[in-house]
Amino acid sequence: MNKSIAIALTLVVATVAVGLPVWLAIVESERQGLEAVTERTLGYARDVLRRSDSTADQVANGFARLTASADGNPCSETQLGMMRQIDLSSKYVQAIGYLEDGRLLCSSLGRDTKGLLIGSPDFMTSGGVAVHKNLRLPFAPLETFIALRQNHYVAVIHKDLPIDITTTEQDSSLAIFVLGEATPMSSRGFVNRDWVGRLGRRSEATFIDSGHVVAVAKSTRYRSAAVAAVPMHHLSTRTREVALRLVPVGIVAGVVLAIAVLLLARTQMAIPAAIKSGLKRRQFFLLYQPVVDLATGEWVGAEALIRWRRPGGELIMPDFFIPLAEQNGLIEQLTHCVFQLVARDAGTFMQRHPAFHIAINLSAADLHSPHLLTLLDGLSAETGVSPHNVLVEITERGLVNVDAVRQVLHDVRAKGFRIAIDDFGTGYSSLSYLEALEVDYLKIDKSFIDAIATEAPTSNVVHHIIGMAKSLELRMIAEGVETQEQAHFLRERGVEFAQGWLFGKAMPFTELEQQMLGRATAAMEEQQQV
Ligand SMILES: Nc1nc2c(ncn2[C@@H]2O[C@H](COP(=O)(O)O[C@H]3[C@@H](O)[C@H](n4cnc5c(=O)[nH]c(N)nc54)O[C@@H]3COP(=O)(O)O)[C@@H](O)[C@H]2O)c(=O)[nH]1
Repeated sequence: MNKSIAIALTLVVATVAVGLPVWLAIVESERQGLEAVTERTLGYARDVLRRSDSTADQVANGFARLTASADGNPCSETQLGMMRQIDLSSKYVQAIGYLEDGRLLCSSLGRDTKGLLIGSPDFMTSGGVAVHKNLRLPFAPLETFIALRQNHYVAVIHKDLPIDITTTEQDSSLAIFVLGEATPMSSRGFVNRDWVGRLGRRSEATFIDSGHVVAVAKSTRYRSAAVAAVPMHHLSTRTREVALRLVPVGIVAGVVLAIAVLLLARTQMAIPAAIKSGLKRRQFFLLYQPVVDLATGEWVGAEALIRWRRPGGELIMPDFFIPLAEQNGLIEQLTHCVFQLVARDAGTFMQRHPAFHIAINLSAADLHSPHLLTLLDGLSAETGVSPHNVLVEITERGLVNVDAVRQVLHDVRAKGFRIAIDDFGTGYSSLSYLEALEVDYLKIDKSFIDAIATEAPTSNVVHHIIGMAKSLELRMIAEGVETQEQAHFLRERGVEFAQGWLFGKAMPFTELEQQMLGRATAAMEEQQQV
């Protein structure tokens, strides 16, 4: 990738890394702000409903007590005493009395109210209670009351009593409705008469309408509903409060993320230059992992695995730098280095052990390199090693373009070198696909070996791979064998070769040589004893 494009991309990613957490913090602040205001508005509606229900309870209870103790004279001393007691003991009822022809005959307020005209009601509830919504009393000319009348009894309550609750927002609206009535019994602030209708069959509803967060709550015992509404501008106050908490967290998270992105990008951009310098300064070296004949246990070959020792002593594994070398057009130089190292490490040994092979990993780009055949020829010419003893490993990913690769593989094999398909089963190879290519070995990927004799869904795949290899008359090398059970399973099913920690980890070539010598000596001694 072009360096300036990489820098531009990195900056874009870093900007997103800062912007995204901040944006998320703002969205979350708004969500929390709305949630808090909605919850509070619903709380107001519930408070109003609770007061309204309690008032209705006290009125009903007062009427029931007076009816039960009626003695033929509705204004007897006993009845008046009862009225005063109901008045004093109930929190919400201001007065209770007895009516005849719409006029008070007597009440808990005393004799002065005798003859007071209550008038005709505004409406009747379905429970048979007559409601006067705007009653004026001569001794409190500035106040408005509600009168509730049943049979001859009447209870008076202050009009604002059900909505007399404390709210944080001075401009919030409150109302109590009798269901079916268009106008509220009592209200304060702006109230839309359609809001109650939005309850539907629900007992509570919250929504945004006419610039307000609205909550409606319906009584479960009376045919009434309370409404509370808080103007939307309180939302921004609340959102600001939450944002003040969250946005700094978002900024810190964003900056940390951006720094991480920039550091990563710097490392990624610096690595190709470091690989080039590492190649110059000979920082790359090879370890060799033995390949074992499963039938005899003999070490018949080894796979060359590259390592990178940085100047500080840090060991870097190929999983990290090979993909970066591939992306940055450096893989051919690395492969060239591998061939040189193999020649230096193993050349003499292989001349002495003509049956021993060395496997070299190739990347997809190597297959399309015009230098590949020269490299291979150079290796055998320089070391005197027969091409037959060199195995090139190609991953399935390297075979994407079959037509382009077919000729290369043909040419490599024509020179006597052998070919293995690496990590088999992890890519997209099919039987027909493999039939079209000239290869000698299939390397069964470690993931399928791990699944042997387990409950893993892939535990059966190894059977199919073995079947496929046999039908194509390919020899098999199992990768990553770690247990005797896996080795036994593979041997029983005719897999010829294996690699893995069970037999030996990747090691310097000198160590591999010594171990082979030790094994040969031990085998000879054993034979002599027989
Ligand atoms: N193009 C090139 N690719 C290369 C080269 N050298 C290595 N590689 C590729 O890098 C990948 C990782 O390799 P490495 O970290 O060396 O790991 C190898 C073994 O150490 C590991 N292994 C082997 N046996 C076991 C085991 O029993 N258990 C276990 N946990 N790991 C084990 O497997 C890796 C060998 O893989 P493979 O090549 O598929 O046989 C890896 O993909 C290498 O191919 C290079 O020079 N060029």
